[in-house]
Amino acid sequence: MSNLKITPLAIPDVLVIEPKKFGDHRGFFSETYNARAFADAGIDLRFVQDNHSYSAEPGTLRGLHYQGAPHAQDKLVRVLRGRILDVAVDLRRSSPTFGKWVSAEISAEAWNQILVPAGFAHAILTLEPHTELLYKVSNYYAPSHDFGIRWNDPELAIDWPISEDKVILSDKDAKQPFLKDVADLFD
Ligand SMILES: Cc1cn([C@H]2C[C@H](O)[C@@H](COP(=O)(O)OP(=O)(O)O[C@H]3O[C@H](C)C(=O)[C@H](O)[C@H]3O)O2)c(=O)[nH]c1=O
Repeated sequence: MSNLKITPLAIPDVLVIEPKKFGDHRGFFSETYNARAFADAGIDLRFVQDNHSYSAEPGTLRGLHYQGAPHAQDKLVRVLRGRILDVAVDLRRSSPTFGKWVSAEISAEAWNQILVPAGFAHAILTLEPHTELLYKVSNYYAPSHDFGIRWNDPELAIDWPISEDKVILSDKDAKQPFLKDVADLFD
């Protein structure tokens, strides 16, 4: 009996994972990652780096980011505190869903995680103050291959629940290219 509940999204390579939480009078315990349990569930990945980000204000948007081959990263994202809308965009040229996106709400309360495979661009929008992410990646940070696409690219038409005048972006993310300007980069 697996302690993992796995739900594929509309692009089925993107998965929402809910590890079991063992509650008692003291609080709770949960195995938030177990390589064998994940492999038994078909998620056989080797993660090499943990990342942790903190965003003070709701409406903070980080992304759309991806690392180009051969440094592409699978990402296993969970929220230690707060709530996010997590968005993944299929950048696999050969995929029938190239340029399509899926999203899921990931939160400490829901105790869920999202697996965004290599080949996808990834972004998060915080929905509460003081939101903290902890996520595993399957390839090391490679600044020379750290690329992005504009969060509000009209070709992607991501249904963000925030307006351009309210979103909080890094200078880098405010100037990311549009998909049409980088599409030939993808294999
Ligand atoms: C990603 C990364 C960044 N950095 C350094 C580079 C910058 O000096 C600083 C902040 O980086 P950045 O503004 O890219 O951080 P985020 O905007 O949170 O980007 C992340 O957020 C979205 C949601 C993602 O999917 C990626 O994991 C990642 O791109 O950390 C590192 O030293 N190592 C790393 O692995």
